[in-house]
Amino acid sequence: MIKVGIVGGTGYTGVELLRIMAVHPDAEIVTITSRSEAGMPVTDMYPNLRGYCDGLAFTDPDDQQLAECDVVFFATPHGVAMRSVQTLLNAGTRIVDLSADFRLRDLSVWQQWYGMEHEASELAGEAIYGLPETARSRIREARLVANPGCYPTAVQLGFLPLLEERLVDPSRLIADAKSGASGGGRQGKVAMLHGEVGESFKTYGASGHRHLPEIREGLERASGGPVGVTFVPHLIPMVRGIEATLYADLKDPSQFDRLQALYEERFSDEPFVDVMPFGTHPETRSVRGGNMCRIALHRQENSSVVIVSAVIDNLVKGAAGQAVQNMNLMCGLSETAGLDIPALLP
Ligand SMILES: NC(=O)C1=CN([C@@H]2O[C@H](COP(=O)(O)OP(=O)(O)OC[C@H]3O[C@@H](n4cnc5c(N)ncnc54)[C@H](OP(=O)(O)O)[C@@H]3O)[C@@H](O)[C@H]2O)C=CC1
Ligand SMILES: CC(=O)N[C@@H](CCC(=O)OP(=O)(O)O)C(=O)O
Repeated sequence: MIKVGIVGGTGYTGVELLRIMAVHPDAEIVTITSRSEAGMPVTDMYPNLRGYCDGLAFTDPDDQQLAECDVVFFATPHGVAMRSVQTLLNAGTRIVDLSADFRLRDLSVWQQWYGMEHEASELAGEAIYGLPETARSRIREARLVANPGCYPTAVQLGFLPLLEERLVDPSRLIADAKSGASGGGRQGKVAMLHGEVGESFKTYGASGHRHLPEIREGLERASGGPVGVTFVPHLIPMVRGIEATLYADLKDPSQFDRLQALYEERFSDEPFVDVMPFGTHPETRSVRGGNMCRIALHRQENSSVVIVSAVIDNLVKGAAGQAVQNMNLMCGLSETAGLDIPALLP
């Protein structure tokens, strides 16, 4: 069994890691941290895990204890993982960081968007950006994986075939994305209260969100050149889920007819990408609790604009599920281990 540690076990992605690990056949949690709840049995906080995590209690984060794990997940705010990774790597522990500490290649861009000095800049070049659909073989060899952000996962998967095949104008991509409130984490923030989110709908970060540089870097890797992308996130009154509506202009509109086959072929071997029939409307509830990204293509009349709709569960394919997918690859396990669960519907 792979020995797993989770730093930040009381957060939304932390408990999602617990839920997935509870049914993982080849890995077990040996350490789970919380500074505020140290000493509390996990099942006192999460009764849904009674019978799965009995005997496991939160502890204060301790790098020496974490270094006894084979794999450590950081489900912590930005700026935490970077202080511990070197110690853990020295001990031979592999790391999947759910925060953004190692997602960007250009650290001056990272420092600009995250507003702090990077404290492990020497490791930024080693970290592999953990989108398995684009980097599977490198993830298998990695010691340190930067798990992608939730919006960047949906946006990159939706645009990928169009950019890889150079079929669209890369300078005018648009990503109009909506997220449920769990994307904001579990710590109390007024903007995420039910009274603020319920029965309302708004853009935020429209003049610049920190996922913009991450999305741009990922799309540039796919296209092999510069891209111009407009990304506007929205907060919608639900708990889980992201829907990204993507727009791109085909260089040659006569290519439209081959797009559905192109998408089906590109993702045919991907266990967690489902290309739905042309013209259908993927729903966030069709991926709720599961690690799947569902994608569908649309066209209005004879327009040259390709419309792509991509849905994920922000806490699963957008965070904890993708993190476990990465761990499975890093440890030579079946990529789908622990993740082969259908979504909750309705
Ligand atoms: N929510 C989402 O949909 C997604 C989140 N992410 C990223 O994953 C990470 C976790 O997010 P989420 O679960 O939502 O966050 P939460 O705010 O819900 O949880 C954060 C966790 O980190 C712990 N923590 C906070 N500060 C520290 C610290 N300095 N040292 C150690 N532990 C700390 C907290 O516990 P305690 O304070 O008790 O120690 C808590 O368990 C973030 O970086 C987030 O950006 C990525 C994709 C999607
Ligand atoms: C609805 C909501 O607030 N979503 C979060 C993004 C989700 C997330 O946590 O992504 P990172 O790991 O990159 O921080 C936000 O916009 O900040």
